[in-house]
Order: sequence, then structure tokens, then C-alpha cells
Amino acid sequence: MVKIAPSLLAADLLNLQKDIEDVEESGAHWLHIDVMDGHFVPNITFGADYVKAIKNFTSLTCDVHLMIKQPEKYIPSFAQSGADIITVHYEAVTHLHRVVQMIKDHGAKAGVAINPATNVESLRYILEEVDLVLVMSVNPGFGGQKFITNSIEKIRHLKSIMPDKRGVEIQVDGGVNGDIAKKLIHAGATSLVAGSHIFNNKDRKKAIKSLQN
Ligand SMILES: O=C(CO)[C@H](O)[C@H](O)COP(=O)(O)O
Ligand SMILES: [Co+2]
Repeated sequence: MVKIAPSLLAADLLNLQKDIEDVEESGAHWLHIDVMDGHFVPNITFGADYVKAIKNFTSLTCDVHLMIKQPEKYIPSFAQSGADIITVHYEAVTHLHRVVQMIKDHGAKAGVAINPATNVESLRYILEEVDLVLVMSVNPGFGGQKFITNSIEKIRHLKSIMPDKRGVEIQVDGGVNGDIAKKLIHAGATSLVAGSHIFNNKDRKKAIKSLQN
């Protein structure tokens, strides 16, 4: 079954604990934590202490999406804070293979994200090493943006070049709602990130269910 990862970017900062409990009880599988540095993307969000506080509170998998330059500087602290999955951007890294090994050496699962204009073929020679590929379906930096439709074709293409039997997660992030989810799952997505669709909906259970069907 597809794994649903609510993006805490859209949660109520002053009621974070309540929002996390709510999505946990509503059937979420992972918590998606968006880390932004104001350099790689034009926005600043959370650091490793935020992950630590959440990890102390929840049993859900902490899926940390690093939208930062030089992520290798911060991988040790995010891993120590309890990040279960650490995803770095292909566009933010010079030695991707080395950075992926570094994440795994620190005990976390390794993910690589690509921006909307990056070809999935760029990842062909790292697919044997990663646990997750994240296809961004908006330009990273902000929640609440419109889904970029050609992301569905990118998922299909990615699935076609994925090594057999490795069980690499194919994740999509940005503008995902119920109608789009169906097409993404059909194309091969195994994990869906959703911020606005889940947290802007009073009935989180219904919102999460609508992504799975
Ligand atoms: O990485 C992200 C933005 O850079 C967020 O995870 C993403 O935008 C989720 O929010 P929404 O579902 O509202 O688009
Ligand atoms: Co994200």
C-alpha cells in the first residue's frame, strides 16, 4: 500500500503536537519534515532540533527532506536527531555517491530528490545505492503550490529504469491531492507527500484515505 507522508510544513506550528497525533491516528505512515536553508530554496524552516523533538514524541518514520546546499555538513546532526530517511537534492550536491554513502553510514535510509526540470535519467547510476527517489512536483521552497503535470510521466519513466527487486521507494512531493494521487499510484509512486491537502482539511482521516484510493 502507498505510504502517506503528511508534510509538517502545513501543520499548525502552535499546535504541532496535536496535529501530529491527529495524522498518526488518521492513518499516516511517515512524517515529512521540510528543511530549507534560504540558499538552495528561497525560504527558511527547521533544523535538527525540530526533528529531535518530533522523534521523541512520535513512533512514525521521520522522513527528512533536505532542501539545503552542502547537506553533507548537516547529515550527522540530522541522523543523530533521529531522522529515519534523509533525502538530499541532486541539484545541491557535487559528489552524490559519496553523500548517499554518508547517509547510510550514519544509520539512516538514503533518498535523492530531483527538481521539476531535472531528468530522471540523471539518477540512473545511483539507483543501485538509494532507498528512495523523490520526484518534486512543484519547485521546492513553499507549500500550497500547483502540481506540475509532467511529474506523472517522470514517475513512469523512473519506474521503467528502476533496478528490479530493490524495493526503492518512489515518492512524489508538491501539490498532491486525491485526484492526482490516483494517477501517481498508477504510474508507480509508492509514497505520497501531502501538506495542504491533509492539514487544510478538518477531517484528516478522510484526506489521507482519499490519497490511498
Ligand atoms: O517540499 C515541499 C516544498 O518544497 C513540501 O513537502 C510540499 O510542498 C508539500 O506541501 P503541499 O502538499 O502543500 O504542496
Ligand atoms: Co518536501
